[in-house]
Amino acid sequence: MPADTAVPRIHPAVDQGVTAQASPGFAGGTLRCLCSSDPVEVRISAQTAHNHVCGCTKCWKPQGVAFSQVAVVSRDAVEVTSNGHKLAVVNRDAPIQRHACNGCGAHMYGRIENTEHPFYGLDFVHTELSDETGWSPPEFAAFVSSVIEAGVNPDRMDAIRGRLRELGLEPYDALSPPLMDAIATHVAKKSGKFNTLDV
Ligand SMILES: N[C@@H](CCC(=O)N[C@@H](CS)C(=O)NCC(=O)O)C(=O)O
Ligand SMILES: [Zn+2]
Ligand SMILES: [Zn+2]
Repeated sequence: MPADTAVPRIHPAVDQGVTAQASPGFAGGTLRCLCSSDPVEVRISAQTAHNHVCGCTKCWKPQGVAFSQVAVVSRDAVEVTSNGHKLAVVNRDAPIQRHACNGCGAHMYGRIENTEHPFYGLDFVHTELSDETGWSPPEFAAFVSSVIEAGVNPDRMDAIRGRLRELGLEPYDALSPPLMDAIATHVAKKSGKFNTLDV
């Protein structure tokens, strides 16, 4: 258990500062799972968007940290290129179907199959599984309160939110406002209430 004053570990990709920068014209790379032999490989043929750290218990994360790093990319840009036979869906009932390697446990991509879902068409990927540099860097922190569900002492939350702010990753307990607005817009359009209330 870290001392209350210890700097919280967020994720290896950001713990030394968010130094990664998106390369102009970056057109993707290959994600490789952690197996030392016969790794699963997934080719991503586009830049990612909305990269963030996520504190929820569902997203795949390295050992010993409470946040994952996860971004989205068009599902058309995601192709399993090696050892796809090792992939299995973690939970078929979840909105995001996370295809995980049955050797090392890494989640290679998360796919939304429900065509009614606000984020249908986007896959969720962990670009730290790629050797390439130039991916979009994380921009905010999502589902921060959820780290308590994973076992973090609630007394650490001030330090965790403070550290996230120091790193430039504004903490939210759901998604960021633009993404929450996109979800609500989708819902309002479906219900017919979109832009009917002047305030
Ligand atoms: N408090 C919950 C939150 C889970 C959650 O809602 N995760 C978000 C962010 S990844 C989500 O969209 N989940 C959909 C899914 O897991 O399929 C937990 O930590 O398990
Ligand atoms: Zn693996
Ligand atoms: Zn998550």
